[in-house]
Amino acid sequence: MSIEVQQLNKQFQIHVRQAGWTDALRSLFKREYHLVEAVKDISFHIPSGEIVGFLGPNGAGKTTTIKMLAGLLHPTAGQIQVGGYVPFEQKAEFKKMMSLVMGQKSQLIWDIPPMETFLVNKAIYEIEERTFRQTLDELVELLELEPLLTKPTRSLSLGQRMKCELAAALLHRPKILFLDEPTIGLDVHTQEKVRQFIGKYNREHKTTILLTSHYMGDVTALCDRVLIINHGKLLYDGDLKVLTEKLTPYKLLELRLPDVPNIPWNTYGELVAVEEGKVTLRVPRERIPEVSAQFLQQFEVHDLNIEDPPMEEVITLAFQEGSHAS
Ligand SMILES: Nc1ncnc2c1ncn2[C@@H]1O[C@H](COP(=O)(O)OP(=O)(O)OP(=O)(O)O)[C@@H](O)[C@H]1O
Repeated sequence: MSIEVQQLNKQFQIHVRQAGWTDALRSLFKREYHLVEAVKDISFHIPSGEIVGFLGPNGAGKTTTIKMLAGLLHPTAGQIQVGGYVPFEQKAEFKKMMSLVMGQKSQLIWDIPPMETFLVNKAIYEIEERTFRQTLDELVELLELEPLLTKPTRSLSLGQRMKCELAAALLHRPKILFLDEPTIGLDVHTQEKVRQFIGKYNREHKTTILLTSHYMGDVTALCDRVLIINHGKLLYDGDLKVLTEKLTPYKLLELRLPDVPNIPWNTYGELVAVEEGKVTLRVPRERIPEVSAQFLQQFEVHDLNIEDPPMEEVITLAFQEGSHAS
């Protein structure tokens, strides 16, 4: 089941409130509006089974786009087809084949245990008893939910709740999944678990997934392809590795030596830091083999590490307006 988006736009009209009371009174009669262009002319295609990262700074338009894809918001202009359906028509079949998980919103019912919400979803999505039991067993095992099922939702930790949210969203076996910040606020260990679960679920069920996350670890672990949006416009649609190479044409080379010699390090690359027993250099990608060979020949090297720059750096560069990312 694929996702097709063409020249999608969303504008919000916001009533401008006046500060002074005379202005406020006047605005009762003559309302003034301010137009927010949250999404501007974006187009992309996600084929069946692909998992794509959707990145952008705060207020870039990610949630607005996802809400339109899930049928919660009506686009101002443009076309969307999700699994062959037009989302805002809200057909029952459409709702049965997709799911939306928002890290900051809960679909679990607060005062009752997750199991009860799962049963509510079973009724809403008309899931057959046998299929329900099978899917539930699988999700309980994958997400280690057994001890959580009968506790009241409000007593669960954020991470435990998030795992139950994922289960609730997947019980009807959606073919398309929208995940908006599914790991937000989780500790590193739970983040990693949720991330692994999403990857496994995608591989095993060939679910098409669009994922937003502020954690670059989620994106690098799960997505080969990313969409980058800023100020409502799509800046980049493509391979994450290609983007990294384009925006950061260097790698970080870390050298561990018993004694750091006092030599002009800048002839090998841009010196980032010299610490006790350690030198870090930014070296142009094409010079990496030659520079590493020279170090290994000339010095008593204890360890030599070559890494791509941190993903945060790549993404910050990509977000910058006028970036050459597209
Ligand atoms: N219901 C609304 N009414 C008015 N403006 C809105 C509404 N929803 C979103 N916006 C505006 O649209 C723009 C895009 O917001 P959106 O929530 O889509 O960004 P985002 O990329 O998801 O950001 P974040 O990473 O902070 O969640 C912002 O300027 C926001 O203030």
